[in-house]
Amino acid sequence: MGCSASTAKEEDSIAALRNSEIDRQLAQEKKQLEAERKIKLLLLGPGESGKSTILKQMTLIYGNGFSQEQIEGFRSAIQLNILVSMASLIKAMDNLHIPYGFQTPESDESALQRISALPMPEQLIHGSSDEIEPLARCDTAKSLPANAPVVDQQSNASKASLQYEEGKRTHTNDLVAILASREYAVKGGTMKQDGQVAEYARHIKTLEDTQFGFNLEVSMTPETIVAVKTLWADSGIQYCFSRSHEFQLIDSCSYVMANIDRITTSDFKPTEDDILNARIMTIGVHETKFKISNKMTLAIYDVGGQRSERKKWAQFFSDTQSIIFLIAISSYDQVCLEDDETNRVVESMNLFSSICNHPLFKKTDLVLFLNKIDLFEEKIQKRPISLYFQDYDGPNTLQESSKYFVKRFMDINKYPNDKQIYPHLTHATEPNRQKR
Ligand SMILES: Nc1nc2c(ncn2[C@@H]2O[C@H](COP(=O)(O)OP(=O)(O)OP(=O)(O)O)[C@@H](O)[C@H]2O)c(=O)[nH]1
Ligand SMILES: [Mg+2]
Repeated sequence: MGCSASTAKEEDSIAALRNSEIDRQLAQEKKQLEAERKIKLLLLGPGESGKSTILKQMTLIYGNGFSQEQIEGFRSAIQLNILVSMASLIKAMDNLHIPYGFQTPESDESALQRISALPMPEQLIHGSSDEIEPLARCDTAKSLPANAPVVDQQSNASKASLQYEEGKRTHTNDLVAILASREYAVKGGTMKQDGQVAEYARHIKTLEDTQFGFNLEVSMTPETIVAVKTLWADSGIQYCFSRSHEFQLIDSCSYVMANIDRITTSDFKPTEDDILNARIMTIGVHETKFKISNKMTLAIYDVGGQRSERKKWAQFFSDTQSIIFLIAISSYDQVCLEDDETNRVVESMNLFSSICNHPLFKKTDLVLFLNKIDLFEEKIQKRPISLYFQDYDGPNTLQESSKYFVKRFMDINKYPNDKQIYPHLTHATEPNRQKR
């Protein structure tokens, strides 16, 4: 009995072993099958490069659209974008020293005339403001070339500051900025300036909680909407907006301001354009699946691009078949949100290098989207890329300027024999671009 009982036990355990082996094999086969059927695509790139916008485009074109909950999220986000944009502009008015109602002079002569009619503020006489030097040479400023360095060629200290750092703008004699700053000194900042516009700015400031930001339900009143519209129409705010590359302002600002009446109605339903332009910073990594065929699923991973979010990326690196790396090519004249210092395109190049040359991706081809080409085209007319990247000496055309950046990114690839980079110039907010 004892003997037969032990045999039965042995048989049981052998059968159990066999079963678990079969289970293991089945699980492995299933995993393999799933892996074959699932194409994994990572959307990588720094913050605000347009990763989530590309995903939205794909959802509109290839997916089943957005859920009611998602649409509700976009609705709140785009309304919030109005308040956040205006709050950034108001803050920048004080940081850049621009008074409300500032009238941009028509010429350098008229700027100089207006400057000389103003009292010289104390701090400009005794302080260390950057304005002293160009003002001291006001009479000669007119004859200087547009991008002539402000620094005095004779002084050693000034010579040191001539040292070129890629991505840092070379100084220019900006008489308009000087004039604004002098008029600001006379009129006082947001908290002091007289008039309805400054009062509206103070109203917006009271709505923003320093810790929690804006509460839409409390903030979006008829009075607030009038305040934002009046501020946006102000010539000082418009001048400030023209200098938005000097501070942090979301790219959807002009879109939401242009559509403010529609966006703030009580029964507002976001359109496709609204959804593409709504700015929501991504936190974490989000998977979205698209069924390509009965046998194939495309799983797209949209990551948060801010520096603090990048630590979450590596766990998604294995089994990656494809990567789209995005950069905002229009951000060549802007600094990072994270440190207010590093040029955004320089940051993008460093990040691209760490992905492109990552040991896991040694043989993984990359698609490179040089995004926001619409904004890039506008900007290069006003601020040539050579102001920030001095080795560029080509014409200020879209074709040549973008070619320069394409080459800079292509040159980062350390394994050109093992992998390809496929660059594309993109405009992710362009409606239904890929449907055409
Ligand atoms: N004008 C213009 N705006 C764009 C373009 N692509 C994206 N945007 C806008 O840029 C902002 C940032 O885009 P997102 O898609 O949120 O950027 P992201 O890379 O996902 O940013 P993180 O989530 O912070 O990593 C949004 O307001 C978009 O509407 C473009 O090609 N042109
Ligand atoms: Mg995102």
